[in-house]
Amino acid sequence: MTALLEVQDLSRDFGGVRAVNQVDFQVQQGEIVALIGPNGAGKSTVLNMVSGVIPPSGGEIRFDTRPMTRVQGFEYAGLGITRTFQNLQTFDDMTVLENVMVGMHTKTRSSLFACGMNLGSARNEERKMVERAQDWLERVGLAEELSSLAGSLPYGKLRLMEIARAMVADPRLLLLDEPAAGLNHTETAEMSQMFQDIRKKGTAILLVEHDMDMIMTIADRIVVLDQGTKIAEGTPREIQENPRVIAAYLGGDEE
Ligand SMILES: Nc1ncnc2c1ncn2[C@@H]1O[C@H](COP(=O)(O)OP(=O)(O)OP(=O)(O)O)[C@@H](O)[C@H]1O
Repeated sequence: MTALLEVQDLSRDFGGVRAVNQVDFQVQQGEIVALIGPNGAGKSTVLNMVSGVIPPSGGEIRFDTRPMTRVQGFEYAGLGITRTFQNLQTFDDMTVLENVMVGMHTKTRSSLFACGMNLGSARNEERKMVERAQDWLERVGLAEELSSLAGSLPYGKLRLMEIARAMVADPRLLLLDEPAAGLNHTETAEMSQMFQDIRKKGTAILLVEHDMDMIMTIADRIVVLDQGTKIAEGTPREIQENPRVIAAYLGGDEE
């Protein structure tokens, strides 16, 4: 089977420091893969390269067999890759609905001219966009808040809003950087369930996360990084029993 995402020999240097060193892994369609490792292991750097935020220093990233080297950052959502960020990227003065609709701008077909002239095609498209955003806000449990200003929402709800924004673009691969950071136990459990529902609908997920309960519950496979290098890969059970992982991470002071 051809992998949806194929990462091969991926490296990234910052000045003289090698943050990611020749990392290989794949994500299959509809699979949840977790990237774990101690602080500074290179997890966010990998996610930033896979989402086109920063270019690799070496190696290759292929999405649906297509090399991503020359793809521009703004083209990713249109190709089927969306993401959320470790630090929330929300517009506080816009409503929750408007924040989610920002995630759809790459999917609209109407020209700027048609939108400006308020032509039928653009109005129709706008209506569909609103419906789609409302639908995702309902799915993440924010139906009551869609007219609220994002700035008035508590942290846990803003995280859900970001996921709705990433999902309205109908991605084939959803990238998540520490989605459970700052959430309480109940919120984390609800979010885990939501990711499983998203996966069931065929969207693959690659996530960086420190919450081991979440990882062990939802991940099909786990890739472990330590000091920029992949030290293990396997099912949650295999990773839990891997002595190298236990030494580097699970048995350390991290969790
Ligand atoms: N923009 C940057 N400039 C310089 N060094 C960077 C930059 N981004 C990351 N690094 C360095 O690269 C290494 C990997 O960082 P990265 O943030 O990818 O790790 P991480 O595994 O995501 O850590 P954490 O779990 O703490 O978020 C670290 O040594 C970090 O200091």
